[in-house]
Amino acid sequence: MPNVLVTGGAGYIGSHACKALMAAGFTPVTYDNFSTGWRDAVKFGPLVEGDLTDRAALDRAFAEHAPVAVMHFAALSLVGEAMSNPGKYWHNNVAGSLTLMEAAVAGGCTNFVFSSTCATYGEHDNVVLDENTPQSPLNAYGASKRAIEDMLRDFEAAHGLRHVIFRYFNVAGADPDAEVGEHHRPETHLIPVMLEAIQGKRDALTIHGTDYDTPDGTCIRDYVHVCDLVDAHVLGLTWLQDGKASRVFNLGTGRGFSVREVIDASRAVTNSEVPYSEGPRRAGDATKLVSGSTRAVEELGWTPKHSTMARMIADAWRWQQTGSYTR
Ligand SMILES: NC(=O)c1ccc[n+]([C@@H]2O[C@H](COP(=O)([O-])OP(=O)(O)OC[C@H]3O[C@@H](n4cnc5c(N)ncnc54)[C@H](O)[C@@H]3O)[C@@H](O)[C@H]2O)c1
Ligand SMILES: O=c1ccn([C@@H]2O[C@H](COP(=O)(O)OP(=O)(O)O[C@H]3O[C@H](CO)[C@@H](O)[C@H](O)[C@H]3O)[C@@H](O)[C@H]2O)c(=O)[nH]1
Repeated sequence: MPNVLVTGGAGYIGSHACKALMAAGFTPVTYDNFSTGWRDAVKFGPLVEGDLTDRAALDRAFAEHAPVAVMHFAALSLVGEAMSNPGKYWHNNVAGSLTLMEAAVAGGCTNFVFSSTCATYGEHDNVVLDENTPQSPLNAYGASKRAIEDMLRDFEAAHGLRHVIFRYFNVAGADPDAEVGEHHRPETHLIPVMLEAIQGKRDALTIHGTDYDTPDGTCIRDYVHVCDLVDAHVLGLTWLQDGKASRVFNLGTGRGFSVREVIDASRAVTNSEVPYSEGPRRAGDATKLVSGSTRAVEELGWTPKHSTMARMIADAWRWQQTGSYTR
């Protein structure tokens, strides 16, 4: 089976991608430094332990595994940390991705699938966010991702590094078999934080801001199931292998949910009260981020099958109750 180098394969989304790649007939080779990932999450193919900034380790990985493509998930992605320590983000995400791209080109691997984010768009009042929306990120995390997108375009022009860029909206849910799931430490994402609060594993959820210009005052996001998201990556890989042109795709459903709506849905799915309090706004949060594009559906043939809010919460809830990583 052809190898795919999966950076960040020990993390939340990367581990689900490894499972999807295996199912699609590829061998996922995880490349990870375990800064936020988990050894227990590497289940579907070989592991190379290494850092994105370690060019020698990357060269060895390309030489040994001869991947047909790179799927690049490895990054730091905490908005709050990016605001207080931007250098860490420019170093890990941008310098690390640059080293990875240089190693890929040197290793003759010129198919590259990249995890970008709708956080690159920033704040656009009442604007539908499609792939042509100007990118004006609000924080160093989004800025680091935009910079990597720019580097990819330069590397294609100069070195033929063909790429698919996926700008994710909010990724949620877990593998329905609960073989892998979301396990961030610290956890900051709304749905797992809420489920942990229901389980009594943490204090009540704090709603970060109730004075936004939205119908119920809380932020609106577009949630997409992690299994649908990684299915799109497999389609993106096929797209590149078919020789199609480099392309950017939003990955979202086009339906926005406020924080209060997510709380209501969790109450219904878990049949439990959600302990919560109302707090101030969190720095760096945009009011509303909803995908306005159907490009991935129309061009890639992507069909999200699991991305209803009830399904995402149910799968996350199953994982919270039955799965976890310890190392
Ligand atoms: N979770 C979301 O909602 C979301 C939304 C938009 C974009 N993204 C992007 O998706 C990707 C995956 O996110 P996730 O939620 O799975 O994160 P995660 O923290 O669970 O996984 C990231 C993985 O990358 C590894 N890593 C980080 N820096 C590394 C380095 N220098 N060298 C080697 N490995 C390194 C970590 O150890 C971890 O296993 C990231 O690029 C993130 O920016 C995530
Ligand atoms: O304890 C919490 C956690 C979150 N929220 C709110 O819930 C919404 C969703 O927050 P979160 O789950 O932290 O996701 P985002 O901040 O929207 O960021 C995620 O989604 C982005 C794309 O939108 C990605 O780029 C990031 O990597 C990913 O962390 C936001 O309005 C938050 O203010 C709360 O009110 N309380």
